[in-house]
Parts: sequence; structure tokens; C-alpha cells
Amino acid sequence: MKITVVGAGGNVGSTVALTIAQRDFAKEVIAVDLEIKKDDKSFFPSKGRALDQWQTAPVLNFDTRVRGTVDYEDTANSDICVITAGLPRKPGMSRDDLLSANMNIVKDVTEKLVKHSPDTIIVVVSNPLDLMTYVAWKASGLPATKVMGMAGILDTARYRAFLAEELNLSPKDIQALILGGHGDSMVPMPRYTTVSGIPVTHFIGKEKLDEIIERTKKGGGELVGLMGTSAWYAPGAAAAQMVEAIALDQNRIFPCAAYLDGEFGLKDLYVGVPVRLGREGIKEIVEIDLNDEEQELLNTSADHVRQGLEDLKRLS
Ligand SMILES: NC(=O)c1ccc[n+]([C@@H]2O[C@H](COP(=O)([O-])OP(=O)(O)OC[C@H]3O[C@@H](n4cnc5c(N)ncnc54)[C@H](O)[C@@H]3O)[C@@H](O)[C@H]2O)c1
Ligand SMILES: O=C(O)C[C@H](O)C(=O)O
Repeated sequence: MKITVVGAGGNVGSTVALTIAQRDFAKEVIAVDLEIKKDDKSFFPSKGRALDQWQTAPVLNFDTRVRGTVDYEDTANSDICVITAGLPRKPGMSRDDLLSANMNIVKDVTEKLVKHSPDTIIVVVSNPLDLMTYVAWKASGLPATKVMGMAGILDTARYRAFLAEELNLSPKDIQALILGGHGDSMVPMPRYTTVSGIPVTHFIGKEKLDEIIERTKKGGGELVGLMGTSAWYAPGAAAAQMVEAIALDQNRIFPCAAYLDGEFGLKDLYVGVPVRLGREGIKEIVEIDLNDEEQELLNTSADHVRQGLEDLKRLS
């Protein structure tokens, strides 16, 4: 199993690479980034971070070989590619403000990846997530089942972590689902939130749950406010979990940005829905029942993504 991570000289990409290596299911991780020129000197962040990560192998106990490069030939025949290349947002920005800067980066990176790995599976992380996944799909020429975006696992993890803290319960026991685009209009689903199979509403009142839902929707922005740039530990871990599910054909069900062709009444866009992930990529979109209120919230979130697609087409 060969896995490539692009943007691996940066925060999210390097976390994805190290998390995959630590889980020890892949033969190698190829970490790609740009050569950075500064004051007549050249720096190679992907090579530096990969070397540093490989030197953790004897201590952290893994065999996965992490190699840094700036050359896409080294990525040839990758089974899975993760794209984290692009700008992160700064305080005061929305994810959509990254559209014009990141669309060309994601297109360019995707074309280079598929040139050397024509049958690969692509997991997109760059923001704005649902739009960048669409860009990667179009640029790749791959079937939509092989191009997907990471956001739902992260958003759900934030929701689960907030609930675990509030209820003084283990985060391991909290199962939950968030649908929709990766933005403030995402749709946390209390009806599909349980603690070891028990509906979460057994443990928490509506007012407190609504507070947690609101905090979750703005969870990325909370971290940008604290750090001046966006998060990387939980996003990196979430992307690595998708890679593991694909690599090991685990048939796990996760919320991921998937291309919809009529499912949930939505068409020709990428948006977060539950999918079954395995060796071929998205094996199934799990079309759960939504009540009228949930469907309306999903439609609003999808409308936001659709508006972004219009902007994308205008800028292309
Ligand atoms: N989907 C999510 O849930 C989620 C979560 C966190 C971050 N993100 C997004 O992930 C992206 C990366 O965030 P970060 O914090 O790691 O940023 P970062 O600045 O730390 O890293 C980005 C890296 O991309 C590299 N890069 C830029 N253009 C490139 C190109 N053409 N080819 C190869 N590498 C290139 C940069 O050199 C840099 O090292 C951002 O767009 C951010 O918004 C998404
Ligand atoms: O918030 C961001 O800009 C990064 C990412 O989408 C996140 O949710 O952490």
C-alpha cells in the first residue's frame, strides 16, 4: 500500500502522514510539498518533516517508510492520495474566502497526481472542502466513487468531544452524524446521536444540546480564533482514518463529502453524507431517512455549496 500526501510540509498534511505511519498499515507514505526559496536559500519542508517523522519510527514502533519529495515521479502508482495543499484561513476569513487561491492549487496537484497514478483514490482536505473536492474530481477524470472529501469525520469528532466533555462520558461511546457542507450551515443530527446505543436526549436537555450544536458548527472558526491559523491535529487524524478504512477495506460508515446524483434529492454537487468506505473508495451512499426539518436544513446547506459552485465556475 503506497500513500501520497500533498501539502505534507504543512500542518494538516504532516499530521496525516505521521498518523498513517504510526498506524503501520502502509508500506510507504510519500510526502509532497513545494521547494520554498527564501533569501537565496532553498528549503524542502516535505523532505524535512518526512525525515523527522521517519526518525520517530524506532521510538513509536512502526515500519511505514515516510519519504519527502518535491517530485511527482516519486508518487507513481500510489493507491491513495490525500490533498492538503493550499492556504488555510486566518481570523476574520470564511473557508469560502480561500476559493480563488486554492482552486488552481488543487487542480494542478490533482492533474500531477493522476498523471503518475491513474487508478488512485483521492481524499481532498483543502478548503473550501466541498468545492475543492468537486475541482479534484473534475481535474482527475476519475469516477466520483474514487474522489471524496474529508470534513464529516472532523465535524462529528468535534461534536462528540463537546458532548463527552459536557456529559462526563467517554468520547469512544458517543456515535453521531453530521450532514451537509463543511461550513457554518452544516447539519448535526441529534436524532442520529447516541451514547452506546442510547439516544443522546436521554442524557442532555434541548437547550444544552442546541448550544453544543452551535459550537460544533463554528468549531473550525473557534480554533482559528485561538491559533491565528486553522486546526491540524483532528483534521489530520480524521483524514488518516479515511485512508485506513480504504486501505484495509474496512467497510466503515463515515460522513464524507461524496458526489450526489439524486441521493437525498440533491444532484451534481459534493456534500457531506454517510458513506461506506472500502478498497474501491465509496462503495455506497447510505441514504438514511430524514424528517422534513432535517431535509430542509440539508437543502439550505446544499444551496450554500451550490452557490459556491457558481462562484467556482465564474472564476474558472
Ligand atoms: N477539510 C477540513 O476539515 C480541513 C481541516 C483543516 C484544514 N483544512 C484545509 O487544509 C489546507 C491546509 O491547511 P494547513 O493548516 O495544513 O496549511 P499549511 O499552510 O500549514 O500547509 C499547506 C501546505 O500546502 C503547500 N502547498 C501550497 N501549494 C502547493 C502546491 N501547489 N503543491 C504542493 N504543496 C502546496 C504549502 O507549501 C504548505 O506546506 C487548507 O486549505 C485548510 O483550510 C481543511
Ligand atoms: O476551519 C478551517 O478553516 C479549517 C477546517 O475546515 C476546520 O474545520 O478546522
